[in-house]
Amino acid sequence: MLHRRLLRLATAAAGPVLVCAALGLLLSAASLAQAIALARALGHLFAGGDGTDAAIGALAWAAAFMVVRAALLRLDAPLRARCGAEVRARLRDRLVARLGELGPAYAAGARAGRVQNTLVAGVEGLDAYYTRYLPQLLVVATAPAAIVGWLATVHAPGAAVLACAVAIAVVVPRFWDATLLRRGRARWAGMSRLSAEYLEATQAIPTLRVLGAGRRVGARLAERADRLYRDTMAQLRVSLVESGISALAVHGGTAATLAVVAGAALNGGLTPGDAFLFLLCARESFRPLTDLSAAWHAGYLGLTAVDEIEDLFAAVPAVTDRGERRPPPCQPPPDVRFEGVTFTHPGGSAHPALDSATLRCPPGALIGVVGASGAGKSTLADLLARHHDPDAGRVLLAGHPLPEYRLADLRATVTVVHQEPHLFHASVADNIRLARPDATDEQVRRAAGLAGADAFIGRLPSGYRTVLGERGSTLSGGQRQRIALARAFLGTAPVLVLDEATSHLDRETERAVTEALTSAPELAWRTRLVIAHRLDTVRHADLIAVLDRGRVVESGDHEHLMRRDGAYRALVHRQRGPGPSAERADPPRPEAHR
Ligand SMILES: Nc1ncnc2c1ncn2[C@@H]1O[C@H](COP(=O)(O)OP(=O)(O)OP(=O)(O)O)[C@@H](O)[C@H]1O
Repeated sequence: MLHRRLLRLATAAAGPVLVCAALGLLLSAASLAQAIALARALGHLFAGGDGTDAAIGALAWAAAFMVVRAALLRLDAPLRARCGAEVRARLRDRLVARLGELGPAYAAGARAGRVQNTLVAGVEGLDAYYTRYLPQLLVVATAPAAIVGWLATVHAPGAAVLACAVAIAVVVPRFWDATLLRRGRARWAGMSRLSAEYLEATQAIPTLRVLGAGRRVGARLAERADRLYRDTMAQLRVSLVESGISALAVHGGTAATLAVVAGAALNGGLTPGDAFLFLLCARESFRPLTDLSAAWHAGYLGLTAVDEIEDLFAAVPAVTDRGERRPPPCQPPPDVRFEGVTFTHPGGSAHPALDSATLRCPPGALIGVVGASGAGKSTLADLLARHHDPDAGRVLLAGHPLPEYRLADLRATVTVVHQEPHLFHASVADNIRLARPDATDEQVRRAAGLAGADAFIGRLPSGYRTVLGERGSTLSGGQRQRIALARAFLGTAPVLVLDEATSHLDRETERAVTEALTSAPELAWRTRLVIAHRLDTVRHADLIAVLDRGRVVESGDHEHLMRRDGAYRALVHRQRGPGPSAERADPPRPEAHR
């Protein structure tokens, strides 16, 4: 139960642990004082004669300690609850900060349900470990030894028997710990797996329905839930054996101590008062152990969750944050360069996602990136946001390699809008204000207007105050993309990357967004990298780069590339069909984009 990682984490909760331990010790001291006063009262009553007054005095003391103990007990639950809340908040802060450090590279490999289970149930379990088990362990380490030591000054043989009984009650149940822990870990792993699968199935209900796979997935979940039930029962059986042995040691130890003490009292080696002292204090020396046993069961969930928490802390972030360079100035906006960049996603295919890719985005230019699916376009965006570092080559911002900047500064400089943006269960306005919480209503409207979102937001039940469903589930794909674009347009990052960010928009809206990108004063000054499948989206870019299997195979503006019989022209023909009619169908070129 004294896990290295849990003890290291205890530094985050040292205050609450010590407060709970101090309360536990005070409770033990009050119980012991009450027991001693009661034993003295019984001793005086047993002695009879003029001991009655002394017995009344001792009873008064016992009553006083009882009141103190009751007051401490009254304090116990709220204090532990408050300490527990503090422990949970501190641990979750640390875990969430850790998840932030690990970034999207970790999230891509982890199952959301498992992480959620660790953050919710795991932390709940650790709360009991820190506010009940560890403090009680400190009480067990001090109180029984102190009581037995003191009793040894009264009657050494009786104290020796009591010491043996306490040792047995502490040590013997520990033989079951390993088994219990093994079963607990199996149960926790099952619970995490089940959480992950339930979360996935809940999110996939529409897909499961249309594919008629609901029953099959439901049966698999039921089978997993049944296995979890069986694991829980197996664990409970071992746990009951362990509790039984603890109880046996406590009661057997008390009986053995009393037998020795009663024998001594009958032989005249011990006064009745001292015999009562043993009777009541033996109980008090075992009380911390029985409390520890109860705390063990409460805190043990945390112990079984510790593996996943440990995994989280042991995971190595995909990138380090050691840069110290000042962020690049916004005006003029920084240029971006990819120099011979090679990168293979961890666990991805053997072929690198980017293979000696070289590309320059001059300050304030609009660069289009096109290529077939899987060509490596999004990987460019990932590397520019520094979710990963290249295996070879460099990505430079304003002439300096990205690792020279602090991650926070880099992320304030480069904004990426993804194809499937994440919207929060919050109002439309709050979603748009994510990167710039102090933006005025007017600025929010303007950004939404540039993203082609103002009109549809106006038709929502409460306009900009409409609260969205989780992950924007109450909006269409195109509406979600428009809100994400508005969010990025409202921000002030001088480098803007749109990674298929307009793919769900109808052509007309997409054209309006493209035009805003080239002509709106809020956007046209920035260095813009637009990744697109639809070639119309990037047709007016200052430079278009064509990616093919991780390599930049061609670059130039639209006219230049169309004059060559290369990859770009092949893409154009594949997308629209050959012939001059396709060319005529293109929109007039906006004047301001240059
Ligand atoms: N997280 C990942 N783990 C492993 N491999 C990945 C990961 N992300 C991308 N890849 C691989 O890297 C290669 C390039 O992917 P990338 O997403 O950059 O292509 P893309 O050009 O953006 O494709 P699309 O147009 O379909 O979005 C692909 O072979 C893909 O399988």
